[in-house]
Amino acid sequence: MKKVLVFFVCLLLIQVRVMAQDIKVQPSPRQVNVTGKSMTIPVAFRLVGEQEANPHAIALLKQFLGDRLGTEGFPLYVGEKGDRAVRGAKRLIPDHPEGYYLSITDKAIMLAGNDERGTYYAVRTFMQLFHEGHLPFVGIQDYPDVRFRGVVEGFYGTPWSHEARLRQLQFYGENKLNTYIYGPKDDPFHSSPNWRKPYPAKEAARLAELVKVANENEVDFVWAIHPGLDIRWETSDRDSLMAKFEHMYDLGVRSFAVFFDDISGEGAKADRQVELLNYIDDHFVQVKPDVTPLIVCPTEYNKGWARPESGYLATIGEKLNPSVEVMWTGDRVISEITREGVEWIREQIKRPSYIWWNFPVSDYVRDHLLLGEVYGNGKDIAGSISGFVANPMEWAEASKLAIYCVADYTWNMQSYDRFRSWYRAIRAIMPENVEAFTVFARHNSDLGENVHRFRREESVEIQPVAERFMKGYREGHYDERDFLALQDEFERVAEAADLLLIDRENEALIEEITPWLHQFKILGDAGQEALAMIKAGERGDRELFLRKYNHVKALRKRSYELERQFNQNPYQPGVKTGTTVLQPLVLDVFTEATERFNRQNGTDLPLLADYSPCKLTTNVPQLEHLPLQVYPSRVHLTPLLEVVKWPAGGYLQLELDDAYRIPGTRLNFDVKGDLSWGVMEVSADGETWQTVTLTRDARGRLNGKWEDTPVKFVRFTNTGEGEQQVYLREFYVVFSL
Ligand SMILES: OCC1=N[C@H]2[C@@H](O1)O[C@H](CO)[C@@H](O)[C@@H]2O
Repeated sequence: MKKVLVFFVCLLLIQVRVMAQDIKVQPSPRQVNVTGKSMTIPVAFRLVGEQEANPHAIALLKQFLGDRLGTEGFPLYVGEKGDRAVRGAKRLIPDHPEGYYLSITDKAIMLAGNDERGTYYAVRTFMQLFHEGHLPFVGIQDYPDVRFRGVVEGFYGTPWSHEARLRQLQFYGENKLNTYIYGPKDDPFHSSPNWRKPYPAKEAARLAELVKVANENEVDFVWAIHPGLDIRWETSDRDSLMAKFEHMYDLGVRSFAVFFDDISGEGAKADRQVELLNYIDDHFVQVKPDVTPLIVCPTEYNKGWARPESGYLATIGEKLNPSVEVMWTGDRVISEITREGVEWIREQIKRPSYIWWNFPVSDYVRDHLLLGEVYGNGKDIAGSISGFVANPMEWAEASKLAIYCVADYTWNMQSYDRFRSWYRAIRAIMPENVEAFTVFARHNSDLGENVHRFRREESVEIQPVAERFMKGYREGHYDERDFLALQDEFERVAEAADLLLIDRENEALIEEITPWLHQFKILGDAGQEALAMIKAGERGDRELFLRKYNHVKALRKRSYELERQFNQNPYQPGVKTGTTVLQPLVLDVFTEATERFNRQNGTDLPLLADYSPCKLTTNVPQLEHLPLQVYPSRVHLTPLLEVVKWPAGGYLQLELDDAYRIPGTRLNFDVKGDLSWGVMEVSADGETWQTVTLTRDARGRLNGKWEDTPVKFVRFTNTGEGEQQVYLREFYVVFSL
């Protein structure tokens, strides 16, 4: 009797009202039926189904509803298909893995999963429907397009911290991502030399905690091993790998991967890899009761590297157990995933591919942040892939922008909208500073020139204004409205930087991006001051012009020093921001305004030249677009993370802008054996060359030495018979200016 009374009292308290139904759920649900009505949130909910439902779903509900959840109040039914509590919804639950049915009416609430994870996702959606004290009357049938969705921590560089990983797992639970693959290249226990060893106690305890938190968020924690650099195809190494997997199993890991990427030599042999993988599948994965399908990242992991004559992919396709998932990065190392591409690889490996998407990873453009939209991947690829995991930046919090969008895209491709998703991601990550973070992210999304030639849009809205203004300015008649729009944008840039630098809502994110925020502030100030040079020049106000001129030069010097102070690494040191539109615009305005001033006043104020004293020429395909890092007296070649295939006759040449005394150059190919297949030469004129003797120093790097004559050209050539596979870890020329 008491229950009935309480129930009717709750019903009386509920005001049913018609409200504009703007159901905002992330990721976007498949089928939403709204009635336009809603009710005030009941003061109490009577939970039905606790005993049988997914305990993680129940725990989440309890955590969210707190003491409003109890044994009396508005009925809230929770459970999986077959559970008593949701018996009535059986036909409405989508028959798909992780699918769910959710309904809210003035009678009851139903959260019904097709499986345990579906129930958990129904709760996650339910939590997002609470809006301004109301719950909408709605029926939702939902399920994901892609089976395995999430992130592969597979980048080169500083692995994520333990705290960052815990935050990531929470974020994946909130966004219905069900996979986190642990594979940081620079973890010595994941890769060589310690992949054979168990983790020390402290690291083991941390991994166990990650597995626990992953389970609570319904995320598969996949532990990957990267043995290929030094694996020996003998029983001893096979047993070492099995023992390591058992060690990880004891820590709670139930999902496993083997990465054979970025290796050469013995470890790259397909039939050996397949033999090992099938052994693991037969004697570990298939015999354990609760281990998910094994995942492999193949050595030929993109179409650009696939060599039909090697038979590598054919071996994988024909001999690898069909239950093993095979990863794929697309047509190239860094590429958009297309329908044609996934259908091609599906033919080769005789199964859907498990996409390893190399975005927003930035380990080959480490001075850039990639905060732009997720776009370019087909919306029609779900049928040919089994998984889609994004490889992120070493900046965990900053990577969440793209990860949020990948969650939306992989859950419901057809409804994915890159702009809507990106704006929602910004709102989800920086709710207190949406405008400022939008301005910042808008101008930190392109990679700049890079070895993979992968580019992203940046500063899209202001780009046409900047182009039109510069054209007009050069021709002597720019539109004042364009001038004002650019001035306004640079002001917003400066404001955004300061607002974000004092932001306290997401301190972990601000800590990661602070160097870029300082650079962004300088950019905003420099842009405003460069534009002020134009006005001062037009008014013939020499004194003011010189003040602005000197201020811009000072800002660029500060920018240069900031580059040398933060984010130092052997690959792309420094801090780049707005490199595609805003920075070039500042340089163009400054140069044009100064040239005019010099002409009008007979002065020769120096222009800022981003000169490069060095040119790279090569016929080695993978080296063709390698950017150079230029310092006052050194020129660095951006090292490559991947194996370089160096054909016979292949050469790499650096041409300096003048002949310099070069005390010595250092050339480091991380190869087994000697370099007798190649020759290093220098020349003052590009005609007569002298061979350089290469000697290995204590750290195994090769140093070139020759008699002390001026040098303008340095080159290395494969004079051997066949292709060589090398790691180009370091190549730089030291010269005294
Ligand atoms: O297996 C796929 C793959 N392995 C490498 C490669 O892609 O390039 C990524 C971007 O540089 C790098 O982060 C990753 O470790």
